[in-house]
Amino acid sequence: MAAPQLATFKVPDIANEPMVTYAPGSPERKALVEAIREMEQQLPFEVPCVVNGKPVKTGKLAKQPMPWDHANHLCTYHEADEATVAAAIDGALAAKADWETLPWSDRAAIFLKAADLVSGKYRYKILAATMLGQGKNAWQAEIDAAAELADFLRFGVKYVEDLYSIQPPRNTPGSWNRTEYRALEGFVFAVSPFNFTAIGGNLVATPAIVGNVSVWKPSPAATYANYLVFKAFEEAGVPAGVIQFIPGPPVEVCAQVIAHPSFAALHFTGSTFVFKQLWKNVAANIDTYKSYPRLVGETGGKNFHLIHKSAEVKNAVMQTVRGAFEYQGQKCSALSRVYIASSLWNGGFKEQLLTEVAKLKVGPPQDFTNFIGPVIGRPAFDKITSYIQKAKDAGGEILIGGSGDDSKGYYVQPTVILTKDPRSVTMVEEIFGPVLTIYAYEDDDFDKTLELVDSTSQYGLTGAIFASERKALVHATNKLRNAAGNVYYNEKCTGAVVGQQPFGGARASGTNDKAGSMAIFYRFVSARSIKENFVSLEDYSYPSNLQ
Ligand SMILES: NC(=O)c1ccc[n+]([C@@H]2O[C@H](COP(=O)([O-])OP(=O)(O)OC[C@H]3O[C@@H](n4cnc5c(N)ncnc54)[C@H](O)[C@@H]3O)[C@@H](O)[C@H]2O)c1
Ligand SMILES: N[C@@H](CCC=O)C(=O)O
Repeated sequence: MAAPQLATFKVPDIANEPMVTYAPGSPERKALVEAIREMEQQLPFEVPCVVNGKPVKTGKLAKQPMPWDHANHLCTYHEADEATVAAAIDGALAAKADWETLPWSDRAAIFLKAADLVSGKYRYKILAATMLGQGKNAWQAEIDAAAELADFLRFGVKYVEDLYSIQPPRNTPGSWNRTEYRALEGFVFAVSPFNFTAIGGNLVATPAIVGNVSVWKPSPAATYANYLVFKAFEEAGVPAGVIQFIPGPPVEVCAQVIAHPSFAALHFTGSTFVFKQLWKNVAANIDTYKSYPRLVGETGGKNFHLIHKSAEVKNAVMQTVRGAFEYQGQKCSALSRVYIASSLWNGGFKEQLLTEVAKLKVGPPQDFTNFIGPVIGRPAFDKITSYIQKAKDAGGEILIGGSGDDSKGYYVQPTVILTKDPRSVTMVEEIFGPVLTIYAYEDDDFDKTLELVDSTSQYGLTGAIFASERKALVHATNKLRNAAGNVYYNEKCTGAVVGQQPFGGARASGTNDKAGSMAIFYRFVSARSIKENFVSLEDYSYPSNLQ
């Protein structure tokens, strides 16, 4: 029998996790350096699958190499085999009834505690794993693995409190209407990307906060950091079986999980290609399922800066450098195409941009002075350098960068390409690396350029408009209504903050369910309307039936 609920509890006030700076001499820098040193001494780690709270060592081993030192690996992990995947699903379904009937305040408390663990006890360890394993520098690791993850959890709890309080506005006399936000019938399948440790945590926490159970397949390239997040969730009190951790061969694991009759939702973040593939798998299995599965996916982008002739040059330059090159351009939101008024391009923007890009220091993440680290792995390195070649072949002018060095780590120099063809390949396709293509338009062609921005790529994730003329901002905003799910004015197109800019794009960029907002929780509940009658019926007939 569920515990009695003897009050309407309110969750504590929520604020964004304060971000520390890691400036030289700061205590946080010292703590992080120490955590990295310890991790380097102890690696490689061994990561099991975790099913029903128990480690499962399948003996089928895979490695997570370190992108800045690819001869060595951060961890060896046990890949889930068919029996492990089946046990994970069965165990999750068995854990469901207790989890969804746990009083809401207890579920909330578990995730508030998880937030404190990831931003406290586990902070530097998870940051160190994100730096060594995914090649982020200290600041990029901080805004992801500490701040965004804690924010997802705390704001998630607050949004669900608000969601649960949304009740039917009317009751006819003698009755009471209620809405209950049931967890989905079945289990949720979370498939997470390499580039944000926080996203892995959020893909399982969001459904769990509203009472779902999930099976989590992390990215092979983020296994260790995501395992630490999983451990923090366990320590916070997420019961065994509620989140099953099953790294494994992506195609096989996904095919098996998606074919299960109790598959109730996919919570995916990654490339557009893979999301579409999984969607097709779901469609092929549609007759198998008990319910129509919810498909929630945030995917690729081809994000833009549109710089109007009235923009302030220095700000646009600095925002462009950050937007394009932070985390080596490996954010879904990363800037990769710039449309700039010729008068600004020739009037200082070009020189300032190239001067700043030339200063960007490239190297391993443990050296805090490096702005740019390695790209995630061999396929990424090959893909990015081949795009640079394609741009050259198409007549693009490499203004700076253009080379790579994969001898020890996978380094690509920050690259700026000038194109005369606004529909050339690097203006169109997602590259996911430190490569920026510029198209300078005639100042008077602003309208034509808006049309180009809108129609050049299949994506609709992020974009920024730089202008000091309000009329230009308003006009561009209207014309580009569907070109980006997150739009910024005079600010780079990356860096959305939970609780401030709910995140997600449409078109080929995803289902736009807005991670970090109340909206996403609707996708993981199936509401039940309850009407209770207080007044007994004396006669079935209506006045209209009377003679
Ligand atoms: N829109 C967003 O919020 C957002 C956020 C982060 C990343 N992304 C996108 O993610 C991509 C980068 O991440 P990634 O390289 O990890 O993406 P990815 O698509 O290669 O991998 C994502 C997940 O899918 C799995 N996977 C890969 N191939 C698969 C297959 N054939 N079948 C089944 N599963 C498969 C991976 O193991 C991983 O867990 C970029 O396209 C980026 O734009 C989007
Ligand atoms: N939400 C992050 C991007 C996440 C995708 O990789 C941003 O806004 O920069």
